[in-house]
Amino acid sequence: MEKISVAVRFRPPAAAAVDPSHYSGGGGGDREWRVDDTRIALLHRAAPVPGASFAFDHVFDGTATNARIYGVLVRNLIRAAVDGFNGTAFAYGQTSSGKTFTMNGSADQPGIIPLSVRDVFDTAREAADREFLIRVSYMEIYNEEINDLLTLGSQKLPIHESLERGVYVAGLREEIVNSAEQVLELLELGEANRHFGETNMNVRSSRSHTIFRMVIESSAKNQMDSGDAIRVSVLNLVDLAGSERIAKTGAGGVRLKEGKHINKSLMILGNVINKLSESGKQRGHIPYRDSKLTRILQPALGGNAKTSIICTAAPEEIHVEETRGTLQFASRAKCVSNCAQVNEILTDAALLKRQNKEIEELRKKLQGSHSVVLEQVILKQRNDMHKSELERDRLAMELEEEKRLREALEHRLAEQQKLLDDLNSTSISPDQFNDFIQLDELKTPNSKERPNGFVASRAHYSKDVEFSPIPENLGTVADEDLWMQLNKGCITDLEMLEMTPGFKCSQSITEDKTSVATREEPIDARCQRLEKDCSSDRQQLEESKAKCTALENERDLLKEDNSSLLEELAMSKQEASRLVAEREEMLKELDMEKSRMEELKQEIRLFSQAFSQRQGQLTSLYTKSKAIVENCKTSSQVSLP
Ligand SMILES: Nc1ncnc2c1ncn2[C@@H]1O[C@H](COP(=O)(O)OP(=O)(O)OP(=O)(O)O)[C@@H](O)[C@H]1O
Repeated sequence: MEKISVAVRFRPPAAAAVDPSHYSGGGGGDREWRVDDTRIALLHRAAPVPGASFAFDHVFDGTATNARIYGVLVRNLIRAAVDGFNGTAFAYGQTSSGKTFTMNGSADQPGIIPLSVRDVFDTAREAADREFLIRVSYMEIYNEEINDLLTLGSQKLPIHESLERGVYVAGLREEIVNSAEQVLELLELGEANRHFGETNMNVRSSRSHTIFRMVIESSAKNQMDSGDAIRVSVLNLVDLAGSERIAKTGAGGVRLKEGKHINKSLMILGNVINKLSESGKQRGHIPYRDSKLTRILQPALGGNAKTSIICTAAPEEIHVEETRGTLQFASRAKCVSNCAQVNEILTDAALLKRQNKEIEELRKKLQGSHSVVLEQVILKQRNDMHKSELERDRLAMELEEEKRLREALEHRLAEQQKLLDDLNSTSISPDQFNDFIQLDELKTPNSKERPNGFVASRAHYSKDVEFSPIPENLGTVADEDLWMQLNKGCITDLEMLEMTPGFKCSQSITEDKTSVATREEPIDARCQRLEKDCSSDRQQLEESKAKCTALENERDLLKEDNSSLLEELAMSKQEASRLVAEREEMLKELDMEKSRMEELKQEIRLFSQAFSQRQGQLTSLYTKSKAIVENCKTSSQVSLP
């Protein structure tokens, strides 16, 4: 969306141009307009009048030239028109405010129209890669009827509307032109046919609205680049008739009728601008169809065009109210937005070519982007899954190992605990325990198992091997019975016994160093050691348990990961198959579209044939009717006396 460009131009105060008696108050009355850069304010005896201050993008005083106005307001419009945008420039203002001077100019100061014509050709020449076809037409709306200014006698042309051409004036001559000079000649011709009339306000007052139109068609020289697209833009350069007060113009008769039509159509233009300047919801119906002017200018007013309006104003005090009206119109117009876009026309072949290209691009995109991306996603997910499976296996192995370790530790701990329990349940003194261990070592293979059946104890027995109380002939066999025989049934302390010298008790007391060490370790120390072992084992067990729990947690997490990955993979697969189905569907649709296009093309061909046949018939009918009319005319003339 882009706002309409609006500028205000004050013409120099009229002195001798018209009868000065009609400017009662002249230029130097109580009220005057002050132009200050982009602001205009009405002053009454040098004091600002409330509600009569305006601001615009561009304000020009009486010293501004047409060339400057063209440069500021119209040049870009012309360049855009050559590039394919519709463009409209028009002058609006009361009678004698300088509209025609602005649009047509004078001999020494060419106006917007001649400057535009030259610029169109210059710009087209600069676009070396394009070929141009330019057509011009020139029409006027006089008393709400359209006349062709390039064809004498071509009057009251109708307005038609079609889907392809939009609103158009049927039967309007369109001249193909090759140079600015050719256009200026045609303009001269049109000017000669235009309705002017003398009023009290203007010796050469425009009595009609004129629309000079250039249709600019262009196509790329290298057709392959643009897909055969043809750009067609319409440039309207409009010189409106000026609003007038009948009392001031002193109009009567024909002038009065003209004035009424002019005022009415300008009022409708004002209504259209008012409506367009309102925000969307309040806007409602736009009365384009209420006048031929607004109907023809519809694209320029809130439609597909770039538009510039030059509001011309008279500085004299006598025109204060009209100037205020013009400035109010300008203020509203600057709120109107248009939506201009390049107009491209595609031939059937170009349309087909472009659609094929689009289909190909779509196909590539579908095949390329979606499936490749999906495949990559699936591959990545598979890799992730594989990695997590490996990790899971590794963790499972670690867990197994840890469990095995824990079992071994538990087993060891249980054994140690048992040993401790055994030790605790034994109610003997540490010394007795030592001796018990020593005697236990002395047991022969024949000795009976008698728990706690302890008969005698003797400390340091093994150290006094030379003085064993057991006779030599008894060999290495010793038991309690024999012991009892020897001691005649007396249980005695072995410390009291007399030792027998020279006796060797060799085999049974052969010891390894370890057992000696063990035997030598006091029971307290051993207990402590065992407890210590036990507690360190317990600690290890706790650690192992904690590790096990951590590993189990990790395994659970991995399991979760794995299942979510599996879910994702399933979803991706689903998505992939959905996309594939969608793609198939689209390809089918595209094929159908193609065949529909072929059918349409065929229909167009048939229609064109029928149309040209019908046209031929109509032309011959017309020629025949014309001949009949001519014959009738001649015969009636002949029969007249
Ligand atoms: N900027 C200007 N510089 C010099 N003369 C100007 C300027 N503007 C207008 N004039 C002169 O003022 C007179 C009236 O101007 P013009 O005919 O252009 O008014 P208009 O708005 O087209 O009037 P109408 O609506 O009656 O056709 C002309 O003689 C014109 O030469």
